[in-house]
Amino acid sequence: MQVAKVIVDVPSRQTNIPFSYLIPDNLSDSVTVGMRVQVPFGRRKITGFVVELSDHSDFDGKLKPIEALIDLTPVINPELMDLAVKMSQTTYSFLISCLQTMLPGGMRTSFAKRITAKSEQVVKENDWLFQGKSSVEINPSTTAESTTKKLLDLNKSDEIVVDYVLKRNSSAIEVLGIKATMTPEQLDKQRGLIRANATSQHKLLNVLSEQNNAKLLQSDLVKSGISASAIKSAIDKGWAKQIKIHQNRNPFMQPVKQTSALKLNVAQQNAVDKVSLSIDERDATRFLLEGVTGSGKTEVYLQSMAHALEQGRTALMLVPEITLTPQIVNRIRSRFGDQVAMLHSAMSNGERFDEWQRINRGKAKVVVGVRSAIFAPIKNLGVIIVDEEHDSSYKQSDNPRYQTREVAKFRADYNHCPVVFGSATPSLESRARAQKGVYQLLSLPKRINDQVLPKVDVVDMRQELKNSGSLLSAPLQEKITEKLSRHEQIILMLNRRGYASFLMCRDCGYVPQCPNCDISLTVHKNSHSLQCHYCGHQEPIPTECPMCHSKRIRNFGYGSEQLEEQVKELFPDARTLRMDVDTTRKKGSHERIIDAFANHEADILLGTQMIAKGLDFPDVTLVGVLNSDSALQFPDFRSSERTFELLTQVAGRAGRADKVGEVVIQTYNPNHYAIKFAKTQDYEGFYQKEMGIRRLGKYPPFYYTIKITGNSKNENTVMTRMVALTSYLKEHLSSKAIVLGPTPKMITRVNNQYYYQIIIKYRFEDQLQSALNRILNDSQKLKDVQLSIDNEPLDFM
Ligand SMILES: Nc1ncnc2c1ncn2[C@@H]1O[C@H](COP(=O)(O)OP(=O)(O)OP(=O)(O)O)[C@@H](O)[C@H]1O
Ligand SMILES: [Zn+2]
Ligand SMILES: [Zn+2]
Repeated sequence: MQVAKVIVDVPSRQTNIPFSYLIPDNLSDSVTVGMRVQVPFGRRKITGFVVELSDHSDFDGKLKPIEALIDLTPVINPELMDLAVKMSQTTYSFLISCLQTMLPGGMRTSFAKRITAKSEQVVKENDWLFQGKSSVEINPSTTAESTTKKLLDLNKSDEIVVDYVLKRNSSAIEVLGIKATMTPEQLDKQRGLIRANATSQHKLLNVLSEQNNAKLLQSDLVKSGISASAIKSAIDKGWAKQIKIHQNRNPFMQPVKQTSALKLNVAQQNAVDKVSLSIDERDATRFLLEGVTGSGKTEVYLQSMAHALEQGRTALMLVPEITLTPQIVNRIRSRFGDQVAMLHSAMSNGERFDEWQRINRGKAKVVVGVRSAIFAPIKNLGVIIVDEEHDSSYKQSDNPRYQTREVAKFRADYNHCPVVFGSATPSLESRARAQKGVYQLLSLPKRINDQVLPKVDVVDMRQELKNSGSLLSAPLQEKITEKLSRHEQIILMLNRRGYASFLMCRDCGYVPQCPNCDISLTVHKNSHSLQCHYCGHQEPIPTECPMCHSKRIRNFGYGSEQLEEQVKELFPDARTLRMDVDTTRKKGSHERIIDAFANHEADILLGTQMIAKGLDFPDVTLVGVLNSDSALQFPDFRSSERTFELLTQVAGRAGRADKVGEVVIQTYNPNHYAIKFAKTQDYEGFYQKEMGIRRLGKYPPFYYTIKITGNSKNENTVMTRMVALTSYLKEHLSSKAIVLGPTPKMITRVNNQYYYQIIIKYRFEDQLQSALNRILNDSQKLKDVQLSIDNEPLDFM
């Protein structure tokens, strides 16, 4: 008897264990661990992952057989299978969620496969399948076993290529185009029928007759100076017809120039040598590369990765969400060319899927991507790089709540390769490990060519406010004027964390609230509405106050849009570019803004956090931060760290090449230590001070932490339950563990659900994991309160 143990796609506690299914005889040597199958479950048919093969089952009843094989080769390799199991334990999430997380988006839902024959011969020999065509689509859940068997054989003997077909919307990019419907002669006759000065139409006629059989991209035509209305009239007049063109997806916007390795300075060389040695010796060493902004960390990554490739191994590099991808990715591609695969949040499902397949087939030697790229099925890793390792996007906020840095360590151990965590402002957790010798510290203390760090001025806005009331303080305005006169560039950043523009009545102080949540509504100018960012509630912007009927109900707070308006008023001759969520919604707009600024199409780039990190513009000599402390008042033990980190990173954008940079930080808290250390860009000083505070408060990295969140429609239910959980935990954990709560969450009610939390701080608790698992099991049975557990949460809010 051949049995497959399957984790079915039903996320629940009861189904978080493998179920046994019989493998039909003719598939017996084809089913492998890591393939997806379709199985009967109750009265339904569902999918699942094969996690184990066995020759017997502990199940007494009659086993049901697997109904269909979804994959012909495993989609989860043995390394990722081990990782999924480990991850589900450490993040308290279901194994099925972990397995699903590892696959690229589109693949979770689509099953259709495209089978392409590798030669004419194969087509001829397998007429039952191809029927004369070179490529056919099949649906595995309705494919007979015998067919699957034949396909498996063809695949094994390398006669076919199997692709997954994604749903229409994500599969290929479809763009508008036209194709001539008249012959060149007929088109020539049309010339006489149009006005001589209709240049666009004449041009189009030329193109149509010259490229009579071609599919012409509408966007190309427009670029060559043919108007959209000319294209429309061509269709109306019957010269051409509208068609849809499938474009090959290309995740890289532009071709890049090849670059070669730079000559390293001493500190860089030392870092590359240490990492290379560790690659050669197959040590899973963890390095912390602490290098000030502009010290050339990226070059260290590139040469370490190059070393891994020279040794016949591969490299994986992670970068934070969208913010710094385009520039860095281009630097990597210009070094490694087509060997690079990219997994990026701005790519469509289809694009990410294509790249995933390339990686899975071993076609890519270097993978660059954001958080989820840590699950890329790349084999034989020689080095893993985690750039800007302090970045909060490395922690996933939904289930499974994994920390990418920890997953990276797992993969490093599995592959016997080093990990390099790099940052100008390392997380306290990583820096403390380096201090203890758990990580090996590599430092780049100076900027390239000994360029000085920018000079930082702190402007006390409490004084400024009395003077003018403008967003831009007098000293900042002066500096902007000076830099503009010298044709140098300027970056202005607005810290959006905890900052949104809301409506307030100037007479009675009324602020419109969400009816479903305990939060004020945010003003969205574009759609003329008030919106709740938690539940999506929308309503029109009122013209008078519903409480006191005053007409003086106005915007409070400001966004980058208002900032841009003010800048334009103050500096009417300056050209500005704005980068924030509103201007980067369209695909590729992020790159376009960055390119435009790099090409000096603007003098001032202004925007939110997006512009703070990783960008490298040589001519920027002034950075201004408008509201540096808006994150400081957050009731979050990491708010000082976040503020220091953001200010240091954004300051680091100034003066990176041969010109000295200047920075102006506007603040209402000029005496706060996070601001003071940011002024001198003194990471080590900040680290010492902050560690003292964390030690006193028993916070990470001195303590590990767990956050348990419960929610229910009924506030009493969740409160009572959380009180009971607190006592349970206190009983089952050692007296050294600290159990805090339950407390209502900062925003207690969201979408009419009430949220309460418990925080556990601990150092060594061997009963913790089992206690938490018991809590989860019980709650699934009781069904009154929804529980979730966050291991090492980013905040306690
Ligand atoms: N050895 C070198 N010789 C000459 N130029 C170099 C060298 N190393 C790096 N550079 C250049 O110095 C600039 C800054 O380097 P890079 O962007 O890698 O710094 P970084 O430490 O990653 O910065 P940040 O953390 O601020 O993003 C880049 O333009 C890079 O091309
Ligand atoms: Zn009012
Ligand atoms: Zn709401």
